[in-house]
Amino acid sequence: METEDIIAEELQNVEAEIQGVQDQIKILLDQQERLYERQSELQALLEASKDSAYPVNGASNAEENWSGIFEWDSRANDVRFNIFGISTYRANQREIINAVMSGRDVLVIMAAGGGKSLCYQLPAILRDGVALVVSPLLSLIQDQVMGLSALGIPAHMLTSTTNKEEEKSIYKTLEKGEGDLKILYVTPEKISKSKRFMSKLEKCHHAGRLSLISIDEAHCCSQWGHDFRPDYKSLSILKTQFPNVPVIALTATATQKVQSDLMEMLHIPRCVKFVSTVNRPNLFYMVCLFFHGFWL
Ligand SMILES: Nc1ncnc2c1ncn2[C@@H]1O[C@H](COP(=O)(O)OP(=O)(O)OP(=O)(O)O)[C@@H](O)[C@H]1O
Repeated sequence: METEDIIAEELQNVEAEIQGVQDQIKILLDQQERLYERQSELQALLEASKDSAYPVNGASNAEENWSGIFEWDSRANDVRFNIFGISTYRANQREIINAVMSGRDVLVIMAAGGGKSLCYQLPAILRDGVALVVSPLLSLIQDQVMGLSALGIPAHMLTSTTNKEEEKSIYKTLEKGEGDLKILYVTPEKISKSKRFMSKLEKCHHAGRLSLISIDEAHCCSQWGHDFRPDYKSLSILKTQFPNVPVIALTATATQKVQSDLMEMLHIPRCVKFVSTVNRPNLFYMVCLFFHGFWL
């Protein structure tokens, strides 16, 4: 047999093996999602039976109650008030934070300016380790990192503008857990193009220090969305590689089709979905008639 044929044959075998592994991962991910769902049901049941709010018998259909009492409530209130300076939660924020803190994957659809950032930044502070935030725009990332740093929260970014010294220090923190880093912002290109970064992230995860993954502007995953970014496609690797790390995907706009598309792409088929109203009473349209120099 020619050398070329031998290589081609081995390549075929390796590809078949990779496919086999991917199939197994998918089966395990599905199983994990089912277990998380049952875990949340059981936690809710336990809370309910402790409070005697409703009988355990027949409560197997109990809905997930994300506005209930959770063990991190007082720590969350403390961080919200004393670090972010926010006196009360807006609609759905507390529930979203509770779902993320419970280890669930979450999809958030909330109007622009509605307060999506707090939904991942607060759990990022409460959970041990480093939270990874994927965001599409350098300017957005810079604003967020500046804002968080001003609040005294150790946030950094790894982008084309990060200098070598800082990059080295971030990699060291990811790899060895040394240094102060709670929230790390990257562009999707970092995930798709930097093997070095992915290897450091893998080490961070392996040491149990990857606390959560946040995908901002998640509609960019879907080619049915208005702002499709091909590099967002590569984010599918995150759930495959870090299956036990909760993913929170956030967007201001997503049709049903875009939602199911991004859930499939990010491998979060059983995520908890929160949709906040896009009604903003302070914004309105007015149509006026201008006639012979006068507004009517
Ligand atoms: N519960 C709250 N109470 C008061 N202000 C809040 C609350 N939550 C968030 N904010 C403030 O609302 C503003 C908008 O929040 P944020 O930037 O998170 O919105 P967003 O949903 O991410 O918007 P966009 O889609 O435009 O990125 C920020 O100034 C933030 O500090």
